[in-house]
Amino acid sequence: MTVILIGFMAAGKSTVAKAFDQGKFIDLDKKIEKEIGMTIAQFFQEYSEDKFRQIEREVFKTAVQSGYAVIATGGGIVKLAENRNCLKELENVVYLKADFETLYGRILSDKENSRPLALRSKEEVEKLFTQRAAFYEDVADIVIETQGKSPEEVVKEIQELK
Ligand SMILES: Nc1ncnc2c1ncn2[C@@H]1O[C@H](COP(=O)(O)OP(=O)(O)OP(=O)(O)O)[C@@H](O)[C@H]1O
Ligand SMILES: O=C(O)C1=C[C@@H](O)[C@@H](O)[C@H](O)C1
Ligand SMILES: [Mg+2]
Repeated sequence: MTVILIGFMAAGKSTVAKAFDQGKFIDLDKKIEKEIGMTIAQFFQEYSEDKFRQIEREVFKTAVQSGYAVIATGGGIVKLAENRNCLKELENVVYLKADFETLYGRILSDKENSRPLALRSKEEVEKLFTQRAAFYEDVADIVIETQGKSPEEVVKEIQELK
């Protein structure tokens, strides 16, 4: 079975996927950065978000067919209707949920990942969060509240689902 992690920026998708010790995982953002040879932030600047979404779509499609134990998606995977339809058809789509203040705090203190869409004002990021939250809820099979839980606790909870 493949577990697909979805959720807003800094929900912990990459962290949780890495900590999973049952089979191989793929982090779509990392895979894309390898393919494009630059960071996602640089790609947004040099090309466009739309071009990024086309690549993300293809990388996601391939990953779904490749038998990974865990797929960590990017926060914007639900932006394209094609991806939302694909997620709805899949099983074990896990929404890692947290409130906006928690996520925004994590975004600000995360110095390792560049998130071009988080460079906007806090109000704009919150607007994006509100729009996206409805999509995550809609396509998820399972919702895990991550607030107040360590990534290890979240991993344990996912493993107990099996
Ligand atoms: N359960 C948690 N509790 C506290 N901090 C966390 C938790 N999960 C992740 N973090 C921290 O939040 C930051 C973002 O985590 P991560 O990169 O895994 O998010 P993401 O969901 O993959 O985001 P993106 O959509 O941008 O790829 C990291 O600094 C990570 O250490
Ligand atoms: O929420 C988003 O739209 C994004 C989240 C990140 O995971 C990256 O995929 C990129 O920065 C876009
Ligand atoms: Mg990530």
